[in-house]
Amino acid sequence: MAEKSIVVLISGSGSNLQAIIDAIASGQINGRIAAVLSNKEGVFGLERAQKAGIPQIVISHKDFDDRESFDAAMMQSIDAHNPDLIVLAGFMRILTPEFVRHYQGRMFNIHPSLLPKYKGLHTHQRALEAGDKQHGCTVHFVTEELDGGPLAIQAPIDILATDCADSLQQRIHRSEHQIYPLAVEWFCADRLTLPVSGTVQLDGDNLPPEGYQFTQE
Ligand SMILES: Nc1nc2c(c(=O)[nH]1)N[C@@H](CN(C=O)c1ccc(C(=O)N[C@@H](CCC(=O)O)C(=O)O)cc1)CN2
Ligand SMILES: NCC(=O)N[C@@H]1O[C@H](COP(=O)([O-])[O-])[C@@H](O)[C@H]1O
Repeated sequence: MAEKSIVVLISGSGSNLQAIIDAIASGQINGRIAAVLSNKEGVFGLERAQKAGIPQIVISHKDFDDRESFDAAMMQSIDAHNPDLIVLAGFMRILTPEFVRHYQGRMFNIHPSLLPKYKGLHTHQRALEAGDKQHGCTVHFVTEELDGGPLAIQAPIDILATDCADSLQQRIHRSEHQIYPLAVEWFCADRLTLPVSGTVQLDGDNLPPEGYQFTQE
């Protein structure tokens, strides 16, 4: 099977980008990161890309009058690489309907909660304040509805009595670095798909609404 072309969008540290870089290098993922695009200059994720020999693109949303023109500029840069898959890895801008439609069915996001709980930002604090016993992370297909797209993979973790937002974020990151490469691996192997029915399929079988439940070994 031909390797798939991937463009990764970031806004910060890029630890999920690094997990995917490492999974490609190990042979887990049959793909190639054609470019990393950041909406922010000087973020560590860009250093990670440079170290891995991956072309870097910086397009700042602050240079555009509106979301539509920012997204159009990103689409032009992204499509120059003719990607099979778009991976949002800590990309912190809400995308316009046109952008989402253009990549529908071939764009993932990693979100630091057990969706549909806690869409949006500050998820760890919200889970703690709610007194939840479990938290986690989710890989989902991106749709126009913010963090509302069909779920692909979830990894639940128990919230410990000693947890704070930072300790939760660290443990969630470890789970993210397992499920994101797994989702990309399955997509690049044509195993994880989003048919027009809107129900995520793994190996042709419908996944439940909560997606594939990943359990730590
Ligand atoms: N149309 C969609 N766009 C995006 C999705 C999506 O599912 N549909 N996922 C997000 C990722 N995300 C959470 O996982 C997220 C990112 C950013 C925001 C947000 O409120 N951004 C603000 C700016 C915040 C900042 O700059 O720090 C904004 O865009 O005004 C919420 C959720 C990516 N986009
Ligand atoms: N709502 C989007 C969101 O909060 N995404 C979160 O940003 C972090 C990026 O870390 P990274 O830059 O080290 O991959 C990740 O924890 C991801 O779940």
